[in-house]
Amino acid sequence: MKEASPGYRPVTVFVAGIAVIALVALVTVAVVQNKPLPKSTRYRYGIVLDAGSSHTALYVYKWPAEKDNNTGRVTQTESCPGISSYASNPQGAGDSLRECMLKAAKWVPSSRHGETPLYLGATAGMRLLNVLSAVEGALHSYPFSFRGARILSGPEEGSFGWGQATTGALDLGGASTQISFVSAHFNGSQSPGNLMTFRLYGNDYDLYTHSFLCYGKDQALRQTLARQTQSGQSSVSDPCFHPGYIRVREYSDLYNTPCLADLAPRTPPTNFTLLGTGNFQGCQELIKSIFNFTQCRYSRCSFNGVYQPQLQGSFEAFSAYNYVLDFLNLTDTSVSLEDVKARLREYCATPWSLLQKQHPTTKRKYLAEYCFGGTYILTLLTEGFNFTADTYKDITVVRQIKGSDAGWTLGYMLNLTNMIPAEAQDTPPLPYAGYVSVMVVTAVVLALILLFLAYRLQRTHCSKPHKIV
Ligand SMILES: O=P(O)(O)OP(=O)(O)OP(=O)(O)OC[C@H]1O[C@@H](n2cnc3c(O)ncnc32)[C@H](O)[C@@H]1O
Ligand SMILES: [Ca+2]
Repeated sequence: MKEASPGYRPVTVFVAGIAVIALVALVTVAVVQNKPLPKSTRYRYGIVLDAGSSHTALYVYKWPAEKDNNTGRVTQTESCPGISSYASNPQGAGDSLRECMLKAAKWVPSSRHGETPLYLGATAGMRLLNVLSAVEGALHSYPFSFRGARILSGPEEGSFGWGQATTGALDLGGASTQISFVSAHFNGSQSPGNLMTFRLYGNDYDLYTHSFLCYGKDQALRQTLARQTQSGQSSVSDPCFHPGYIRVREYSDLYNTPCLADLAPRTPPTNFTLLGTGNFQGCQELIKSIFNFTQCRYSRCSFNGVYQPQLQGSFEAFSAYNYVLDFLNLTDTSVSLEDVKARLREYCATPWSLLQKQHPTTKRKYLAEYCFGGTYILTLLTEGFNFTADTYKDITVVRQIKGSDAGWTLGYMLNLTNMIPAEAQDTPPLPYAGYVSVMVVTAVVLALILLFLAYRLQRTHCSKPHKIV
């Protein structure tokens, strides 16, 4: 049998001792350290109020406290009263948000209230200025960290709605519409007002963005009605409404918007009667008349003399693109431009009485306007933004982007809280489960070494030749 070398035993004992200490230290660290935070402090929250021209919505975002990056996920949304309708009663606008804000206070744990940022962003800048200051006063009275109410600029509205580097964004609101995309043919030199530069995850992006005020769905509809009532007509046959649709409208109500300033007839009657004729082609012609395609001082334009580089990449379309195309069953990616036209031709011609029977629960105002909405979307995309039958395939209609409701609110909050990472992220820290697994494996290996050493020690001890006296 092999003799143990003379220095072997002390070395073995030393290694075994170190292994025992390491094992104890490992187990202690694994048990005591790196525990997930207690539930109440595990997440951070942020609240954004989106005060649009047709609605106000509240978004509560939530993200892991350890990771202040762009992982914010919308957790709750609430439709609040539209503050833009409070132009003549600004005080009422602040009060109207009370119920919404109390809900937010319930959703965010009270221990987090004080540090939760609260922002209000208003879009389209219409009739809102006096309302905003009253709302600011009211929002200060809640326990959150209120960071101000302000009107977003057009480029902000467009670019914060843009979420993925390779995908453009199309937003159709009530008052305005935005188009944003990264284009290799655009560096801002032609039209600096359309350029937003971003540094994201270590990459620089030159984003083309434009917001067309008065070309949201509601204001575009008003523009078409203005085209038909400029001589103070008392009745209008409108191809964008269904056959059999009749509605009496007030002139003062229609022209009460900055978008139609100076267009109102001098001495109109009080009302006009809107009679639907349900003609898709006529509707499209009428809609085309609100765009100006004649002047362009750049190499290429969308409409109204606005520069637009060549379209590039895929697009995500949300807001009214989603509401309208979803109702018309046109959101499937297999739907072609020809399918859209065929569907609108048939849908716009459907008698109003039949349509109401087919959709008894749909809000009447919405139901009456899907023919206009669909035709407007088609015209805006093809005639306005220059999508073709081929590039139309690049548009996906979405409600959500990366798990959050599509829109500008998340980008706005992340930007204002400096949470948009400019540089590439480091490798993420080990999650708790992974950390424990590594600890366990290391401890088992150490224990095996220890056992092996003990065994060797024993063997060495037993095999030592006994002195024969
Ligand atoms: O951005 P701005 O222009 O200020 O407008 P907004 O933010 O208030 O506009 P929305 O995206 O909320 O809505 C866009 C349009 O879609 C309409 N809309 C909202 N919900 C709808 C639904 O379920 N069906 C049909 N239309 C809808 C709404 O009336 C507007 O005309
Ligand atoms: Ca909007």
